[in-house]
Amino acid sequence: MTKMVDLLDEFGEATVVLTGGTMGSAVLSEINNSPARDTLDWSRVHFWWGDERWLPRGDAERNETQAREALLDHLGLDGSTIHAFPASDEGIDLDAAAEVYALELAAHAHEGATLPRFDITFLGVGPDGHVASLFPEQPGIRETEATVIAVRNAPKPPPERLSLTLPVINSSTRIWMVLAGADKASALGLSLAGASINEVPAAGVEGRRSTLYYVDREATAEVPENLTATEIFWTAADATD
Ligand SMILES: O=C(O)[C@H](O)[C@@H](O)[C@H](O)[C@H](O)COP(=O)(O)O
Repeated sequence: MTKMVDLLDEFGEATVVLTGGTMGSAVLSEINNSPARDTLDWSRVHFWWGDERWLPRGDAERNETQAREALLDHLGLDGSTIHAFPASDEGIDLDAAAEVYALELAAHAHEGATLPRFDITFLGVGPDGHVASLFPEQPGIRETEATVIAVRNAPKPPPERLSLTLPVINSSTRIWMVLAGADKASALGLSLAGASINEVPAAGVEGRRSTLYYVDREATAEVPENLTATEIFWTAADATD
C-alpha cells in the first residue's frame, strides 16, 4: 500500500496484476482489513489478472470472484478499472477469450508500448512451481509471441484456463511472489537454484526492476545455502523497493 501511494503520487495512476490462489486472496483480504485501506484513491488503480479459470462469470472458483470478495467489491469502484478475463458463459470459446484479453491489454498500452505498464504483479506459486497458469512441461511456459494463451489440461483444476505469458509477466516493473507453507519449499528452492523454466516456471520470473519473494519460514526450507545475490524478505516490512 505504501508503494501504491508512491506510484499514485508519481504517475497519477497505478496498474496491478493480481494472482489467483489462496495467497493472492490473503493479500487482498489483508489490504481490505487494513485501517489504511481508505487512505488510497483506489479509483486510480487498474486491476488485471495473471490468469483466470475458464468458468462462468461469478463462479466462486474464478480468480475474479475471489478478488472481488476479498477486496475489489469493497472499494466502491465503478468497474472501468477492473480488467477481468472473459468468462465461459459469455458466448465465446477459450481461444477467442484469449484473443479478447490480448486486445484489452493492447488497448490499454502505455505510451509507445504494446502493453500497459504493470507497476506491481503478484504471483502465487504452485507446489509444482507453476505461476499464473503456466505449468511445468506444458507449451505455455515457452510461448513468447502471444501475450495471452488458452490453457488446456491444466494439472490444477479447472483444466481450462487463460494466462498471461512469461514475457508479459516479466514486463512488470516489480513482481511480488507470494508463497507460504512447506509444500512450496521445493518449488522455491529449485527456482532460486536455477532450475529450467520448463521444469519450474517460477524460475523464469524476473521483474524489470525487482522480483521479491514474500514467504514464510516453512517455504524457505530448501533455499540453497549459498544464495548471496537474492534476498529473502521475511515480511513486507523488511522489503524496500
Ligand atoms: O488460478 C490459480 O490457481 C492461480 O493463479 C495459481 O497460479 C495460484 O497462484 C497458485 O496455484 C498458488 O496457489 P496458492 O497460493 O493457493 O498455493
